[in-house]
Amino acid sequence: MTLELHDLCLTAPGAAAPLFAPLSLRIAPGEIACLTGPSGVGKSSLIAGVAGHLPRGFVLSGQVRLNGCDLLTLPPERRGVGVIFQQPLLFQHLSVADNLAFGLSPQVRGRAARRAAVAEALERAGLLDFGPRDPATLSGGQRARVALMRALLARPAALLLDEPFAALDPYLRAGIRDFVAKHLRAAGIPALLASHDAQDAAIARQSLAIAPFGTGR
Ligand SMILES: Nc1ncnc2c1ncn2[C@@H]1O[C@H](COP(=O)(O)OP(=O)(O)OP(=O)(O)O)[C@@H](O)[C@H]1O
Repeated sequence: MTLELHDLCLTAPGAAAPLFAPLSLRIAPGEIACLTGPSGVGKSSLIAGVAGHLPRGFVLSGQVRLNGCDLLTLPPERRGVGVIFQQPLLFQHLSVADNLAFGLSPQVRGRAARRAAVAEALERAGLLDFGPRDPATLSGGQRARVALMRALLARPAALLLDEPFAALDPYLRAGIRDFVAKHLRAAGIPALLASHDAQDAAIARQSLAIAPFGTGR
């Protein structure tokens, strides 16, 4: 599936001008596009808006096409996009395995099949023996890997990543970046990655620097 952003424009509450000039991108299956830009340019709000959780008072215009539909006309639960944030949102009261099972698509039916899918995700994350552990006992990099696997288990049609590496130790970042790129490619889903770190663009097929409106290149 291809994710297409067409003339996306975002205006903050009460502002006369949009945050940045209209943005267009086409992301093929398995590819990552990176949006970089200075703090406050609107990266997080844009990601939230595409996912269907536009912060109150913001206006998002343009089109986001996925599978022939304009996502912006659909309620969040019908958009089929997964989101990964800077701080992996793992449920602290659930084990690592149960966190993964929570993400699992309802298309995977039957207890044995669901258990097998979770075991495979643990293995792919390099966390085979970590299923019974509490998320609080994992390192930052391990948590990031669980968060990605959980998002993929939901079988999203596209994935949005908002500063997914920012909370990680610089030494870990390169490894997790490669891990994310490898698994997104294998899953064949398009991904939009927002980051203020220009190095994140290294894993992207294309990268777009967003400039505040009026200062554009
Ligand atoms: N309620 C609000 N009213 C007016 N402006 C707002 C409101 N909430 C956020 N903004 C502004 O909207 C802009 C976009 O914020 P956003 O968090 O999306 O930027 P960002 O590019 O993700 O920044 P960062 O890299 O620092 O996370 C910012 O300039 C912010 O000040």
